Amino acid sequence: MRRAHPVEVIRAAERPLIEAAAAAGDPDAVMRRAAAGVAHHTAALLRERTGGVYGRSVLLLVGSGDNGGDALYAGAILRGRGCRVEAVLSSPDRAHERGLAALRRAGGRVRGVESVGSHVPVPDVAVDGVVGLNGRGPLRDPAARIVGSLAAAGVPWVAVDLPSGVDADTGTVHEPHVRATLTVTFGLLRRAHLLASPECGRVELVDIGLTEPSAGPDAVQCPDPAEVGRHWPVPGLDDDKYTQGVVAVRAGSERYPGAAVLCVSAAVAATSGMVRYVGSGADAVLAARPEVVCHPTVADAGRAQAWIVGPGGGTGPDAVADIDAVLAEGRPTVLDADALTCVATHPVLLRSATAPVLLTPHAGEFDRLTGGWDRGDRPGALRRYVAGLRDRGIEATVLLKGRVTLVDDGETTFAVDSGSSWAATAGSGDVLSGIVGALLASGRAVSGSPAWPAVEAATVHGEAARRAAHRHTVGAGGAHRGPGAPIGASDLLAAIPGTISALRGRESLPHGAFWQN
Ligand SMILES: NC(=O)C1=CN([C@@H]2O[C@H](COP(=O)(O)OP(=O)(O)OC[C@H]3O[C@@H](n4cnc5c(N)ncnc54)[C@H](OP(=O)(O)O)[C@@H]3O)[C@@H](O)[C@H]2O)[C@@H](O)CC1
Ligand SMILES: Nc1ncnc2c1ncn2[C@@H]1O[C@H](COP(=O)(O)OP(=O)(O)O)[C@@H](O)[C@H]1O
Repeated sequence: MRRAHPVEVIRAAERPLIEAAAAAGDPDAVMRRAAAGVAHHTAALLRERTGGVYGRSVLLLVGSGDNGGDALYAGAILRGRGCRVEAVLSSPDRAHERGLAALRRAGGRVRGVESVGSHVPVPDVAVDGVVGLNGRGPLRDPAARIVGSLAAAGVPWVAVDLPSGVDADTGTVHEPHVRATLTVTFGLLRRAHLLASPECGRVELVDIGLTEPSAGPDAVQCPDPAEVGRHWPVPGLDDDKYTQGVVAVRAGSERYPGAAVLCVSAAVAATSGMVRYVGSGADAVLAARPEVVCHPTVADAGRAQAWIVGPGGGTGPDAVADIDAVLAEGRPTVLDADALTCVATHPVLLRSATAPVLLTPHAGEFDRLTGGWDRGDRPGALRRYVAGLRDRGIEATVLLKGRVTLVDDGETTFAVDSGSSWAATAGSGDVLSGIVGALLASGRAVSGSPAWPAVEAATVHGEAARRAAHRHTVGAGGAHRGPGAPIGASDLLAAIPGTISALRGRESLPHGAFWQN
């Protein structure tokens, strides 16, 4: 499990180290440790991209604070390894003095940003030391102009601590900002490393001697895919179809029979056990998955350990009555798609729930549930909504979909980056609800919270999409090669078994966001 902390926790953990260094008469000792990590990983990136370090060119974009200090000290080390290093200072009179002196001593060039003009020299690698923990809002000009120009020229960016323009706590991505190929951070992951992971690229965590505090309520957590694989339910010696968990699905309509097929098929693929179906799409469901047991009504469905209600299921009086009936069964329930619209119009429905409920909105459905939310602060908006439900006595967990899917049960925020955006395709949400419902039926809810199965399902879902998009480009040793190709939700569905198998095994997945150390 990776844990990422809020800025105040990071500052508190760093304080004793900084104070000890200052007391020993070496106030930059911690900064130099951080800078050594930046230099090490920048050199590794140079080797990856250009085949060497000596003679390569590095541009440092340096702001007015300690983030710029890290970059300057790192530049001095890279100069010592034979790189041509040029620092561009966004505020020449406020740049970190001792860092600047170190770079000059090592033979690095220094100039003010105003002197760069419209012709920005194109280096092999650029280092973003504009702002880190203390950054607020978007990158400002003229630094923003240089970032834009080098990004357009395809120069890879190494972000020191955090990409500038990305908020450390909320993960808000302001425009303009740095989109990093590599982010080198220190001691503890910052929340933005998980909340805005696509902007961070590969994240390298450098040991600067900090002790990790226990995860507070504002920590963001993310499981390793191998951990998800390790806990995936498999049939035991004494299991039968019932003991592994039966999931019942109320989905589909005359208008949307496909939603039922996708959801039910995903539930079948995700676990063994048994899937029941209630709805008007029984013929299509049976044609796709003859092992599914169909029932005419919710009341007629036999026992189930969990329910999924909503994909393509309609929003009329029948649908509302069925949600009420399912919640009254007292089983863990996933409310997705149309069921969320019903809940938005009839919030009282959630009061019928006596067992854990998981709501799985996309951004538009979350709009309906909340009446409008602050899209710049996804984790904050999610936490406030869950807390508001709790204030009304409703203990629901919410999964907010997106490239980075967030899950919040009121105690913990989880973030799962799909690792690619191939999952953004119609019907893919129906597949997700099928997977998570099957996991809930298998008893994967920990202490009654559906958060963990939701996180596991999102992990498999994102990885299945990525594998599906690369299915024609598998190279030697199973590694994915090539750029991938568009997929539909059925392709994602078909990739679920292979994904579970890969996560359970030792196969290594070349997945940027997953390979953080
Ligand atoms: N603490 C530690 O122990 C260690 C810390 N370390 C390092 O220190 C970093 C934190 O350094 P820091 O506190 O000096 O702040 P930092 O992020 O450099 O900001 C500086 C100033 O920038 C400005 N600014 C704000 N927003 C802006 C924007 N959008 N665009 C342009 N400018 C903007 C704003 O000043 P303003 O211009 O608003 O007056 C702000 O005060 C941390 O991320 C890590 O890298 C490591 O060495 C390890 C040990
Ligand atoms: N940019 C993106 N990158 C990766 N995954 C995405 C992205 N946008 C959406 N997704 C995922 O795709 C799925 C879409 O769900 P949803 O919008 O409910 O689809 P549908 O209603 O068509 O089934 C969700 O699991 C979501 O997390």
